[in-house]
Amino acid sequence: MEKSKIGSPSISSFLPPMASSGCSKETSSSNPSSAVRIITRIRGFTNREREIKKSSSKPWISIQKPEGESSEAVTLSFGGQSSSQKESCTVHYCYEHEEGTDFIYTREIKPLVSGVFDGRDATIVAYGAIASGKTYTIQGSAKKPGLAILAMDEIISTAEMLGKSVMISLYEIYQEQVYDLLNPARPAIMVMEDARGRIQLKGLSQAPVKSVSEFCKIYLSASRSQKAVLKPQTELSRRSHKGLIVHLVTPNTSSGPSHVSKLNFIDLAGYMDPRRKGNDGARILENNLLNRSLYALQKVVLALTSNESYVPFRESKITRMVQDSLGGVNKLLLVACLNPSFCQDSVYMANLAGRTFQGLNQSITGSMKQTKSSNRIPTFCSCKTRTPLSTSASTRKQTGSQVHALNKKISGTPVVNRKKLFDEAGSSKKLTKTTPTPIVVSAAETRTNNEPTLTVPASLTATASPMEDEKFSADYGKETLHLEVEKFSVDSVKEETLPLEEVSHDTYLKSMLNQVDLPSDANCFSEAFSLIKEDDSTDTEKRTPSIDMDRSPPIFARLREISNYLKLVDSTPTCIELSQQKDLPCESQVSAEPKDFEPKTPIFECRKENEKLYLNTPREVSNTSYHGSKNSLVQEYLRFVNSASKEELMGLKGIGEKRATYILELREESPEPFKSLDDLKDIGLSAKQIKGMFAMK
Ligand SMILES: Nc1ncnc2c1ncn2[C@@H]1O[C@H](COP(=O)(O)OP(=O)(O)OP(=O)(O)O)[C@@H](O)[C@H]1O
Repeated sequence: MEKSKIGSPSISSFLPPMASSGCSKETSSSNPSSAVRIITRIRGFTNREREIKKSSSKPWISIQKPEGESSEAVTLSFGGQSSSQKESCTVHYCYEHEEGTDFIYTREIKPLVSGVFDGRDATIVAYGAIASGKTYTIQGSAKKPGLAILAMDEIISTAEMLGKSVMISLYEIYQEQVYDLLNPARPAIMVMEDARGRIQLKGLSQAPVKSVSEFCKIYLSASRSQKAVLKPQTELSRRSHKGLIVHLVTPNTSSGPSHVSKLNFIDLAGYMDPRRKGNDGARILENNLLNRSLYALQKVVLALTSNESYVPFRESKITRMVQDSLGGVNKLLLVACLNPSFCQDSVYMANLAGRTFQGLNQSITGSMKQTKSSNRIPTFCSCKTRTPLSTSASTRKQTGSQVHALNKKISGTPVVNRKKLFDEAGSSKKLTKTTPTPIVVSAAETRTNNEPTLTVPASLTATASPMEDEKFSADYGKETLHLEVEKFSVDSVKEETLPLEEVSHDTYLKSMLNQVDLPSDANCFSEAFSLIKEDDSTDTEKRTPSIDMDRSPPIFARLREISNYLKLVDSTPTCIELSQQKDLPCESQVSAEPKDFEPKTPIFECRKENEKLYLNTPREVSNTSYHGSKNSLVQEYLRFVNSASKEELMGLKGIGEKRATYILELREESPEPFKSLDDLKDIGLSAKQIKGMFAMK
């Protein structure tokens, strides 16, 4: 075994582009033949880190690469600050800091780009601890373009030769809401499923791009403008997921209809252990929402690879967004980014990558069936010394039910069509995916700026200092980009408008129960839920017995989750100040064990415009939260009724098949037919029935 150590600051990570491509690993293990590939990337040191690490340079990751050209797995071992603890994980490949993005591009992304031209979608997801190099990998730096820019260069030039066009969409997911970065003024976009089961992103703009420099301008300015999308009063921190969708459009020809292939780049928000000292309820909640996307992705991958009939795409917005691009002949590349110096969060991330890799292999060898419960659900506690996420008794119970849900074979019509990741028959054939509706390609902006080979625009490289290299989006042509953004918003970006046939809903709070330790005492909301849960004796419509509560959590589960969330919010201060720690060595961010946490009597604070309202007594808190919670419940209920599938609607109290069908018909006329509880009368529910749903003591 070839063995190398990471952690020494003496090795420069800023080699010239392609400098590393001459190394012997160029051709080894670059065989992304399977549908899912899991790699890690250990980033180089920043200038600041190099200075800090001058004296202490103890390596913390050992990499064992099997010798030979055909190596298909690499083992990473982690030694913490105390060398007594050793952990390891295995992934398809590990890129070290001297291996540049262009090298990764050649080995990993190029084949995916070819696949996109053959009609196969591909998705590249970068994840990892905070400041582990995710953005650097996907977007790049002033001197070194990231994977997305390198891919776009190839796609644009090839598309031009083949007479295809390229459109892009950029989005951000903040607290499970999707925002259009090409048009930040827009309200949150809706992720829907049409009658044919395809995902429609209602309200997400698409901009045509004809050259890589044009793409860079849009891409980088949109990255900068993402902050503007977020509303300051609701912004707990600036952590969010960012996504780029490249649509490769083949126009109608005599030989076939038009079709679109997609290449997705996703830069997930940095992982942070929710139990880190100093985290309050709001931060924990935010963390759970962010981290859950990662775990949802893992669950989706494992469900697909083991050919489960239910794939939990709805468990997070990000998996829902790329649902169409996963499974079948499509490809997925998971890039776990790791910090070069010790970082416990990076260890968790590497372990997650290792578990996913293990799960994939078990699926392939057929042994997955025997080990379903242990592998399908991510267990967040592979580290011997610490568990990254706490698990209470109730959590374990929930997890158990999820395992049950996943293992369960669904009777009746499945909501999600079964997709196979390892579709051997289809893997080599060219796809003829037809577009359901023509995509609006703007004719307003026709640029003639063709650049056959990629060079990051001169303005990016000429003035870049070493420090600027570390984050180029911050300094890149501010005024020019501002104008570009406006121009694109107005002229070049057009919205894809598609008929809404069936609106789906997300279940983004579902895993909260699994990830947060909650007080065990019941509160008034639980009673409200039990009321809703009860069978409605006045409901004359017949129930469909085949509703699977675990599989497609109906309103009961969602309301219970909200209740638990409210419990959490009630029990922790909501007025918080968060500081962003960037470029600090990760170990300095990692703090003590949970045992260091000292429970204190909470002071409840609610923001009321500019003043702070202090609520000190339990009664004050309870009264305030009661009204807010009831409102939230109602809003959540209405949102559910406005977006749930027929099957899910039939799981609601008072709604049988006829009413569910009627609701779907109403939604065809108006996307949001239910704006208040009174509107439920339109479907024949009496005032008493409606009141009964939300009665609280
Ligand atoms: N391979 C690399 N070589 C050298 N420097 C790098 C590399 N990857 C990242 N960096 C530097 O490390 C810092 C953090 O990188 P980056 O912003 O990409 O991290 P991130 O994981 O996207 O952070 P966040 O969690 O905040 O989204 C930046 O200053 C970046 O320039």
